[in-house]
Amino acid sequence: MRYGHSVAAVRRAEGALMARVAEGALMQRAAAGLAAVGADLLGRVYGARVVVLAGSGANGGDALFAAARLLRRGASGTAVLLSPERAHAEGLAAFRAAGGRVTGAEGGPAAIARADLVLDGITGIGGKGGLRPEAEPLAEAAHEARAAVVAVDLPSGVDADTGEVQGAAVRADATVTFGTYKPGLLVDPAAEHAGALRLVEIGLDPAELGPPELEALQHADVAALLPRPTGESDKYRRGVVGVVAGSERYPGAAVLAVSSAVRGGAGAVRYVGPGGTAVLAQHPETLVSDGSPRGAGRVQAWVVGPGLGDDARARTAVEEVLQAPVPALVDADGLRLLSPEAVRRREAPTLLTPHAGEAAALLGWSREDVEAGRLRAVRELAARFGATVLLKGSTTLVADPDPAVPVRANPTGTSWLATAGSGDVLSGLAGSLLAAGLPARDAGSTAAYLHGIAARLSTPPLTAPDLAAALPAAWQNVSGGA
Ligand SMILES: NC(=O)C1=CN([C@@H]2O[C@H](COP(=O)(O)OP(=O)(O)OC[C@H]3O[C@@H](n4cnc5c(N)ncnc54)[C@H](OP(=O)(O)O)[C@@H]3O)[C@@H](O)[C@H]2O)[C@@H](O)CC1
Ligand SMILES: [K+]
Repeated sequence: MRYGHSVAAVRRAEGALMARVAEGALMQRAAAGLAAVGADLLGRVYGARVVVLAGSGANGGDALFAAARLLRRGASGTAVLLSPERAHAEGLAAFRAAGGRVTGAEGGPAAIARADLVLDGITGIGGKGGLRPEAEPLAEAAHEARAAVVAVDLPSGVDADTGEVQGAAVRADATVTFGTYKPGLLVDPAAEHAGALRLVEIGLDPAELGPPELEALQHADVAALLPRPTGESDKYRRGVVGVVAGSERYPGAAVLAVSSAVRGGAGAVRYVGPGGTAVLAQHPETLVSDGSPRGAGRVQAWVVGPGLGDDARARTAVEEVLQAPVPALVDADGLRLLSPEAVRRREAPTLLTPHAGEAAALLGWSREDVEAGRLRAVRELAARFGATVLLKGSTTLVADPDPAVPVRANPTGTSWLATAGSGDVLSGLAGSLLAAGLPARDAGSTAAYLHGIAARLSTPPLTAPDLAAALPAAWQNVSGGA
C-alpha cells in the first residue's frame, strides 16, 4: 500500500523526529536520496549539466545539497535562485563550495535549455497557491527542455493536500518525495504533474504520522483482497450478482456489464432486463429474467444503471434495488434516477460510481469544479449520500461515507480506458466483487485496479469487450496465478 499523509501530519512527524536527530540530518537524508535518483536518471554523472531551481525554503535546500553531491561526482551545475537574498544559506554554501554557479530567475531559461537534469526545488509542502509569476517561465522552460525534470518532494505549484493545481505548476518526469507520499501526488490533476514517484525514507515515525488521508493499492494488496473459492464453495456461496442494465435502446450495456460480472469473482450472474437474448448469446451461463429486480430471485448484490434509460421500468428497477437489503452499486442512468433519500435510508452498503459529469449533476457543481477538486468532490458526495462513492477518472477515487477512513486512489488508470462501455465493464466487475463479499470500498478500489491492469494488458486501441476479455489475465497478473 502507498499512503498519502497530509502536510499537517508530515509537519508533526518531522517535528518529533527533528527533536531526536542532529540538525540538518533530515535534509541530508533527503538530499542523498534525491541525488541518487538524479544520478540514476543521468546514467553518467561526470560531465552532466545540472540546473537547480531553488526557492527560499527547505525544498530549495534539499535541491541545492543534492546538486552539490552530483557536482562532487563531476557534474557541472547552475542554481537559479528565485529570491537570491533569501536562498537556503547552508545549501547554497555547499553548492558553491562544490563549484556551482548561481544566477537569478532571468538567467534560468537559458541554463535550463542546456541542462541534462533539472531539480525543481521551488516549493515543497510549504508552497501556497500556484507558482508565482517569476517562477512560471522556469516551469515552462523545464517542460520544453530535453532535460529530465525531477521534482523535489512535490512538483512546485501543486497542492500537496488536495491534488488541486491553481495556475501554473512544474511538470516533472519523476518526483522524489520524502518520508511519505502526499495526497496530491496520487490525485489528478496534480498526479499528472508528478511523473514516476520515488519515496525516500527519512525516518518519520508512523505513529507520529497517524492515519493517512489517502491510500493507493499495490499488487499485493489487491491479491490479498481478491475472493478465492474454497473447498466449501458452491456457486451460491460464492455470491450471486444481479445486473439490471440495458434497454431496448442500449442492449450493449447489458452484455458488457454481464461480461465483466461473470469474470469478477461471484459464483453466478442474474440478469434482469430486456436484453436477455443478447446476454445469453454471449454468456449462456447467465440466469436471465425480464421482470423487475424484486421478482428475480435472490442475489448477494445488485448492479443497476448501465444503459438503463429513464422510462418507468428503469425507475422501478432503481427503486426496487435501493429497497433490497443487500449491497447495491448504482451507475450511469441509475445515478440520474435515484432518490438521495432512498440511498441515505439504506442499511446495506451502497456504491455510487459516477464519472465527473455525473458527479457534477449529483452535487450541483460544474464539471470543471469536480475535475479540479476531485478529492473534495468524492468526499462531499460520500458524506451527502451516506454511501461509498467511486469517482471515475485517470486517478479514480473511492471514498467511504466515514470521513475518517482514507480515500483510495487508483494508480493503474490509463487514458485508453476512456472508451465507450468501459464504465459498464467496471460496474459489472465491482458488483461481482460486492456479491463475493468484499466491503464497498474494497470492491470499488479492487475493481478499478483490475480494470486498469486489464487495459494495460490489452492491445491499444482497446474496446470495452477487449477490456472484459482481459480481466482473467489482469486477475492472474495481480495474484501471480494463485
Ligand atoms: N518534511 C520533512 O520531514 C522534511 C522536509 N524537507 C523539505 O522541506 C520542504 C518544506 O520546506 P519549507 O517548509 O521551508 O517550505 P518550502 O516548500 O520550501 O516553500 C516555502 C517557501 O516557498 C515560498 N513560496 C510559497 N508559495 C510559493 C509559490 N506559490 N510560489 C513561489 N514561492 C512560494 C515561500 O516564500 P515566501 O512566501 O516567504 O516568499 C516559502 O519560503 C519539504 O517539501 C521538503 O522538501 C526535507 O528537507 C527533509 C525533511
Ligand atoms: K518542488
